[in-house]
Amino acid sequence: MVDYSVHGQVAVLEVNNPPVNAFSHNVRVGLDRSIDKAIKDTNVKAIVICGKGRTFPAGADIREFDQPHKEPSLTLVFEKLEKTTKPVVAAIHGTCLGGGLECALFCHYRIAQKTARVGFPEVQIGILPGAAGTQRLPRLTGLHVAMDMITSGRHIFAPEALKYGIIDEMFTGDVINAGIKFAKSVMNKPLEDRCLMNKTVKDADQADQIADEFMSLVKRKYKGFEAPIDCVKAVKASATLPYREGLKMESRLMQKLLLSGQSAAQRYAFFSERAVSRWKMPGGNFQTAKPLPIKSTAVIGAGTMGTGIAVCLLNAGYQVYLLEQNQKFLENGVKTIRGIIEGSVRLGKTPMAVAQKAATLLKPTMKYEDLADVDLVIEAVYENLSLKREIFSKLDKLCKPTTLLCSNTSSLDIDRIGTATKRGDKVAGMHFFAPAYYMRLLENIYSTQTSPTTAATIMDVGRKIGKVSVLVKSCQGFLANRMRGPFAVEAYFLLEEGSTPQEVDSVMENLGMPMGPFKTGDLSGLDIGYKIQTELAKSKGVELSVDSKFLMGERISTLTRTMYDNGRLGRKTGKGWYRYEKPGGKLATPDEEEILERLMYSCINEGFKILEEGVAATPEDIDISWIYGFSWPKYLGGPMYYANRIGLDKIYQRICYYHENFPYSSHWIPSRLLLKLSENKVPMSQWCSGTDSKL
Ligand SMILES: CC/C=C\CC(=O)SCCNC(=O)CCNC(=O)[C@H](O)C(C)(C)COP(=O)(O)OP(=O)(O)OC[C@H]1O[C@@H](n2cnc3c(N)ncnc32)[C@H](O)[C@@H]1OP(=O)(O)O
Repeated sequence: MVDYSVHGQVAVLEVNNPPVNAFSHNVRVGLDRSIDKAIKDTNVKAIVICGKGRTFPAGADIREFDQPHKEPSLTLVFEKLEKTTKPVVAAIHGTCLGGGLECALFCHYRIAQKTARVGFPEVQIGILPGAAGTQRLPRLTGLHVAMDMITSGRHIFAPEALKYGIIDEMFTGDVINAGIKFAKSVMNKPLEDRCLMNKTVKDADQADQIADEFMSLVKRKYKGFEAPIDCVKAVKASATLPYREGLKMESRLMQKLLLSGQSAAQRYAFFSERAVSRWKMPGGNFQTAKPLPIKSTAVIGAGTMGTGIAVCLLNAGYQVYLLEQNQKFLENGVKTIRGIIEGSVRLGKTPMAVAQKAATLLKPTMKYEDLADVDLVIEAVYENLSLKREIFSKLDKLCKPTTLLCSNTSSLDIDRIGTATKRGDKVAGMHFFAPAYYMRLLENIYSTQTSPTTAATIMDVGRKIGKVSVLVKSCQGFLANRMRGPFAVEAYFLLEEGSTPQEVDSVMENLGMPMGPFKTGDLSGLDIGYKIQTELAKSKGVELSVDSKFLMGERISTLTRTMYDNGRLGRKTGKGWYRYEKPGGKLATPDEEEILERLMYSCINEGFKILEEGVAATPEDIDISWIYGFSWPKYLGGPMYYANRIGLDKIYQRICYYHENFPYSSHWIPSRLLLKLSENKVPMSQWCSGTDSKL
């Protein structure tokens, strides 16, 4: 588990526990013995610790967290390193994470290959760096950097680690040779100053301020998660408590987190994320089927999904033909793609070099013929089976025989798309989630015809574009939307039964989802739900109307149809279940303006008709009736007075707008009196009581 060798006066302790050299119990025992051996050996003057194979130890063995603890603990082993009078060098390559980085922080020196990454990802499995990481990192980097690294769990590359002082030097070439060379250069230097436990935290005087800043950040960014909060507390303790007291605090918080249900759930998610890559389907699996090489790709449709998918492919270095039928749509699509990539560069998420390369890889086109030689096509037009079949049939005829043809459908039967071609084995679904450039999930779907090679290829593409890919069999809604179906439908039923979108969303958001079903619907576009429902009904030979309450004996809600008919498609139109600051905006607010207008302007219109017909003689009659009959607030003077304050012009225009949109509600037929008053800009003084109306 730890290979021990001596090179001249340097002992090399090479952790050998593939695949990631995790500190399992056997490794801890092996390392403990090897350290003792090196300390006892009088010929040994320096020690190098490194990892065999692909990486420096990537942390504690997460699988052991569910088992009873077995001594020695990591801290116990690591403390021997710091105490020895022989310099200890951590020679890092690959990923030096969690317990691995803690091990390095107990060493007197750290050197790393330029491509190596270091980090404390514990927060992502619901714990904290519990082998002194929260106390030692701040002593090297200061609180700010340590808080950032520990609460985010992000990995940093060696050059950044060098900047923060986490490593002392970068090296190229062989790890053991570099370690030995460095160890020889520090062999006789004093070690007192190299022991982190002797150091103080440089920005300790700002501990309160930095901790407050991170506490509010993590509460906002990782709402509902316990570990980031405890990470902030533990790191702060490095500055406010003596080293040993800080360790006790770290240990208490670690125990609490380990016992929490959150950590167990997050560890389950960690292994599940890896388990889904071990896919299987009739006729093959991840071991038997080999992916085809993919270089050139095409995306059909430059809408929200198509552009998002194109961004994923471009960022991963694939050539992308973006096809649209219409020049304006194509130009808009290219603009959107550039905007997304530029935004990501500004946020530091995409390196400039990647963005520059992406620009050269994008090939906008309106000609299907340009797709003849691509290796993979992803069609992302709207959800319409006939349209998709038409496109696939066309692609089948003009693409080279090896091209894989995939549909970014969220619900349509892949078999029925595949039968539009003569290459059903090369047809599959690749269902991206909106926004495609951001959401991690890729649902890959095989039909009865899809070959394991095609499945292997799209799973491989998914991995290369940074998605977590699952492979599922084609069925109505596949996995995600099939399960999401009852969730969404029940949300609509709740609305029909009296809940508001905000109420439903906040229940789910309080549970921990970043967005409730209605905000998510607005984000995806409400036309999608409507089209899926219509297509589904059609496939069953049923034509739905707004009045439909049942489909094949099942209760349904046609609320999305109502939203669609009213142009409330979600964020993209600036209004859906919520209102947004602009089309494409993100700030969801209940559409108070429309609520107010529809309730008040409709009855103000009725008020003018009442005046017009002489039912009431004056606007005061109406206003007083409201004040004393309906408790209308006196400070607003009554609805007719209120209308005058807003301006009869505006009221009239909005009433016309609603009349156009709701032609079947006669209360929106504009009052003739209102039209005359607004056209002639008659002040209220001339149409209220005691005046002789000239109209
Ligand atoms: C007192 C407590 C002190 C310290 C606490 C800790 O150290 S907690 C652990 C901190 N470390 C991590 O969280 C690292 C987790 N691992 C990763 O992020 C990645 O695995 C890594 C190292 C970046 C490598 O990624 P890569 O994509 O190359 O491989 P993959 O993720 O598929 O992993 C390969 C298999 O190794 C298993 N594995 C990875 N890390 C651990 C681990 N720390 N413990 C146990 N097993 C680990 C992983 O599950 C894969 O196996 P599989 O059978 O496919 O599930």
